[in-house]
Amino acid sequence: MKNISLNIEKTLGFISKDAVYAYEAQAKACSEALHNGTGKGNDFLGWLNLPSSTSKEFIADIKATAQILRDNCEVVVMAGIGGSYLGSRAVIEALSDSFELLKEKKDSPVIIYAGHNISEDYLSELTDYLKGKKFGVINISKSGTTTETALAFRLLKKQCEDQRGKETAQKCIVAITDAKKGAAKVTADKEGYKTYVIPDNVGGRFSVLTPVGLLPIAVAGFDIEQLIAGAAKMEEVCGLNVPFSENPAAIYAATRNELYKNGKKIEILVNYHPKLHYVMEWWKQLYGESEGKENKGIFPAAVDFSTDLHSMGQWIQEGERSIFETVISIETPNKNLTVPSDEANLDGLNFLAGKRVDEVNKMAELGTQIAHVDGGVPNLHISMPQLNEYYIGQLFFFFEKACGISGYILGVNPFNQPGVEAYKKNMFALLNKPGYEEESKAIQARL
Ligand SMILES: O=P(O)(O)OC[C@H]1O[C@](O)(CO)[C@@H](O)[C@@H]1O
Repeated sequence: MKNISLNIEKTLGFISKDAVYAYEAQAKACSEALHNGTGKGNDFLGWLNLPSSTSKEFIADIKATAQILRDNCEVVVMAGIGGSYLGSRAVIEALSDSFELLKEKKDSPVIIYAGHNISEDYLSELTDYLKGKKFGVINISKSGTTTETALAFRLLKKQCEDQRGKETAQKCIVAITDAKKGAAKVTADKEGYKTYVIPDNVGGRFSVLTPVGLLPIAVAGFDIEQLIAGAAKMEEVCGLNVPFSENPAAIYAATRNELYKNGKKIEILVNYHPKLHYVMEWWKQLYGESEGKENKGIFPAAVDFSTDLHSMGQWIQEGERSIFETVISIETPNKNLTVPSDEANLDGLNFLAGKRVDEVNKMAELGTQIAHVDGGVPNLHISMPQLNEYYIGQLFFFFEKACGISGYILGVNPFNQPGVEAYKKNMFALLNKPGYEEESKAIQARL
C-alpha cells in the first residue's frame, strides 16, 4: 500500500537542498528530544506513540458507545472548541457526502457542532433546530472549564433532559474530559454519563486520535480502525531511526524552518477539494498554537482552491513575497464524473468532453503551482493517494510529528499555549466573574 508523500522540489529555487539537509543533525536531535522526553513541554508527549498503542479493546469500547448514540439519536451535537472539535470535524467533513445534510434518508445521525462560539444567534437557532428532535450530545473539553463549550453544554443538557427525560438524556450524553478535574467531569460523575478521559499528557490540538476524535468519527459512521492504522503507519514512516532523506516529518520541519529564516513568514495550506476545509482548520490550530510564541513562528493560513483562486489568488500571485504554499493533493478522487459533450458548444467546453472532472482540477492545480512558483511562492507538495480514513490518519500523524520537530527547531515549547489566556482573563474581568475582582477594577479603569 502507498503512503502519503512530500515533495519539496518546488521550494528549491528559493532555498537550497543543501540548506534543508543542513538541518539533518538538528532534526534528529529534536526527534530524539521528543522520543526521550528531554525537550520543552515534555509532559505533553502522550500523542507520540498513541496510534501504535491503541488497543482493539479500546476501539471496541468506543464503537459500542457510538452505536448507542447511533441507535438512540437522529442528531448528535458535538460540543467542543479548538482541539476538542476540529480533528473530528475534519474527518467527518472530509469523508461525508457534500450534500449529506440535505438528504432526506440518512444512514447515520446528523452531526452538528456547538461550543465553538458565543453567538446568541447561533445558539438560539441551534436550540430551535433541536426542538422535538431525538438528539444526543458529546461534551468535549479537556480542561472542562472552557466558557464557549460549557455555555453551550448548559443549554444542550437542559434541552435534552426536558425533551427526552433524564434517563434517556443520561444514555445520550457522553463526556470526554480530564480524568480528575473540571466542571465537565463533575457534571458527568453526578449525572452518571459515560465518560472518556483525555490523557493528561495529550494536549487538545494533539488529541484527535484519542476519544476526542474517535468517538464523534465513529458516531458519524466512519472507520476509526483505519484512521488509527494510517496514523500507526506514519508513526513508523516518521520514526526516530528513519534517515532524514526518507523521513517526511523531518524534511517538512526543516524546509519550513529554512523558508521562515529566508523571510517566508506565512505558510498557506492549500486544498483542491473543499471537503478538506476543516483539515486545514485543524492544521491551523496545530501549528498556530504550537509555534506562535516568543514573538516568532510562521503564520498558518489556508485556502480552498480553485474557489479562492478567484479571491485570494491575486494576493498570492502578486502580493508581498512573504508566503509559501503547502498543497495537499489527492491523487485519485472517490467518485467518477466525466464532462459531457454538447452539440451547440455555446460555452466552448467541448475540448473537455470525455475528460474526467478531476483531470481539469489537476491541470488547475499544476497550472497554479507553475504560476505561483514563477510568481515567487515556494511550493511544498503533499500527495495523498486517496481521501479515506487510512490516509487522513497518516496525514494527521505526519503533521503532528513534524510540528513537534519544527517547534523544537524554532526553539519554542510546541506543547503549551500561554497566549490564549489573555483574552479569557479580560473577558472574565469584564463579566465580573467571581475571583476576578482586581482584574475587573483594572480593566474598567481602562475603558
Ligand atoms: O478542551 P478544552 O479544555 O475545552 O480546550 C479547548 C481549546 O481551548 C484551548 O485550550 C485554548 O484556550 C485550546 O488549546 C484547546 O484546544
